[in-house]
Amino acid sequence: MLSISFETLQRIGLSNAFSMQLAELPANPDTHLMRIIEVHKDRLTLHNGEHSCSARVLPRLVTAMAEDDLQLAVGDWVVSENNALNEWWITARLSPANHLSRRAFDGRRQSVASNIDTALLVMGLDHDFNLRRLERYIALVAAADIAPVIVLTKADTVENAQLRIAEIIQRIGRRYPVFAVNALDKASVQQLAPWLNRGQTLCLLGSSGAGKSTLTNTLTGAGQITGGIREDDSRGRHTTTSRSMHFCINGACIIDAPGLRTLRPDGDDDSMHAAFDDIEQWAAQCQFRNCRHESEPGCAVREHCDPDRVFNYHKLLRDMHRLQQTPLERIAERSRWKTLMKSAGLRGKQKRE
Ligand SMILES: Nc1nc2c(ncn2[C@@H]2O[C@H](COP(=O)(O)OP(=O)(O)OP(=O)(O)O)[C@@H](O)[C@H]2O)c(=O)[nH]1
Ligand SMILES: [Zn+2]
Repeated sequence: MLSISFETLQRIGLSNAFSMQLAELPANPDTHLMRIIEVHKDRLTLHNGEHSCSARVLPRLVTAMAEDDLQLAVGDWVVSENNALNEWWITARLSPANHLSRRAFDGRRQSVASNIDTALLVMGLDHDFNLRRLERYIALVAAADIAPVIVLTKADTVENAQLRIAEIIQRIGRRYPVFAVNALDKASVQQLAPWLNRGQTLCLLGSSGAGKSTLTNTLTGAGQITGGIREDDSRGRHTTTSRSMHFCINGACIIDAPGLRTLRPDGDDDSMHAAFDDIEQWAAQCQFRNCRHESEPGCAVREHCDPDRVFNYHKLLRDMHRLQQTPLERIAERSRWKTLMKSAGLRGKQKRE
């Protein structure tokens, strides 16, 4: 077995969930277990609980992972080797306890983060507040089996924070904790303390400008951000451009993901059922077994659920099914639609004539 200091690595999130995999790693003095704390195009930053180093991935591992449509992500535990030139090479990846990914517009999977205990869904109480987007984020984390906590930032700038919390509860129920915070204020963010225990890993998700970096700064001690590249965007604001892990005063590890412009959850029907279990439960009580909750009589979903939530649920399901198609299936569907539209146009033309 690889020699490791569990105590040291526990500080950066190692848990007993990995003991079986660790037992199988061969003992080798040049081999080390580390956690990915930053991902860049051509290199990654690793941490061993005490120090960080820059590393590259062995091409063999890149190829093997690509074959399974996988990519390394911040939060992954990896085995790395230090060679005679003092270069660090990642040779293996431990199977993650969970892995958060999304889909690109063409259906390709994109890694966000691995081994997360809690996802903080960060949303500003300003113009950023958007319930459909929040549901999208919930679907994203449900697909990876990660527990969400909703954090509404900029509570100091509005008077209706409690009303907004009530709006969320009205729409999605009380299944997830919801907090309104001033992300700039240490005392205010201590509401999140139960999720910030030593060795816990959190991932911050939310749109650009929602306050993720501000929250990270406050939780890690102002100005102590260790990684994370920040650049000015076109509006002169600072914006996070790469994913990175930071260490919190309370001992938790925080992954600050850049604002996700396009958010297509990488899920399936099961994860959608988990994210929208209220709709699924009411659906079981609809008069018709195949009720689409549109205009059918005796529809329990329409009677009990927010109509916009039901709309969003159907939209997310459609998006998800489309992203699960292979490129060929997508082309075939598009041409089927084109033919349908063309013949509908023709029929309309014939009628008019
Ligand atoms: N008053 C107040 N301002 C906040 C709060 N949270 C964030 N801000 C401000 O909102 C702006 C954007 O915050 P950031 O933390 O950079 O947002 P971000 O989510 O990290 O954005 P990206 O890095 O682009 O993904 C900054 O000017 C913050 O100071 C808050 O709770 N109260
Ligand atoms: Zn129904």
